[in-house]
Amino acid sequence: MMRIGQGFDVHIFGDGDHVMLGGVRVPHTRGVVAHSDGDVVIHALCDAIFGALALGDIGRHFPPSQEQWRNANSRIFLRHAAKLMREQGYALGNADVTVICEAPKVGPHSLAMREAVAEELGCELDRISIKATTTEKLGFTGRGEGIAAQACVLLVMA
Ligand SMILES: Nc1ccn([C@@H]2O[C@H](COP(=O)(O)O)[C@@H](O)[C@H]2O)c(=O)n1
Ligand SMILES: C[C@@]1(CO)OP(=O)(O)OP(=O)(O)OC[C@H]1O
Repeated sequence: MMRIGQGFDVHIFGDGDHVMLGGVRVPHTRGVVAHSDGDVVIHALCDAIFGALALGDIGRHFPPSQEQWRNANSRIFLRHAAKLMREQGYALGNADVTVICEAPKVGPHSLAMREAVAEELGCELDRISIKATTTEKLGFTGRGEGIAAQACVLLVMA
């Protein structure tokens, strides 16, 4: 049997000099406002995996009300989602992520992000796709107010 899931996450830009994306520190003129490190790629991926397993969402597993997740490295969240996936008898078939922002440019960092995500999910690199688009200067991402990511995953019986 297979399971499909999708996830979406947004964070507002704030003060800072980098954003975390797919577990990678990407230099930028802004940071993001978040309880954790605000990694929209990983948060969207976690929600896709939790969704595929019908296990709720990232806020249920890592409540923003809990101090222990303040400034947390989001790789911890993905590692946990991968553990639950394995415990339910699944492995990652493939994942496809789209980052939505005018800047920073994601392309130069996508390989490093794919490597980090594949490591946490315990799968081959070619099962992970991370790509990006602008919104042609339209909407909140177009105005540079924030950054978004959407993710789809297919889980297969291990
Ligand atoms: N943050 C981004 C946005 C886009 N890219 C790359 O540029 C290509 C063109 O983007 P459009 O929104 O104009 O279609 C896109 O296909 C990506 O390859 C990027 O790296 N980072
Ligand atoms: C990741 C968590 C951790 O408390 O907080 P944030 O970093 O604010 O990120 P969000 O995407 O709003 O998900 C909710 C929380 O689980």
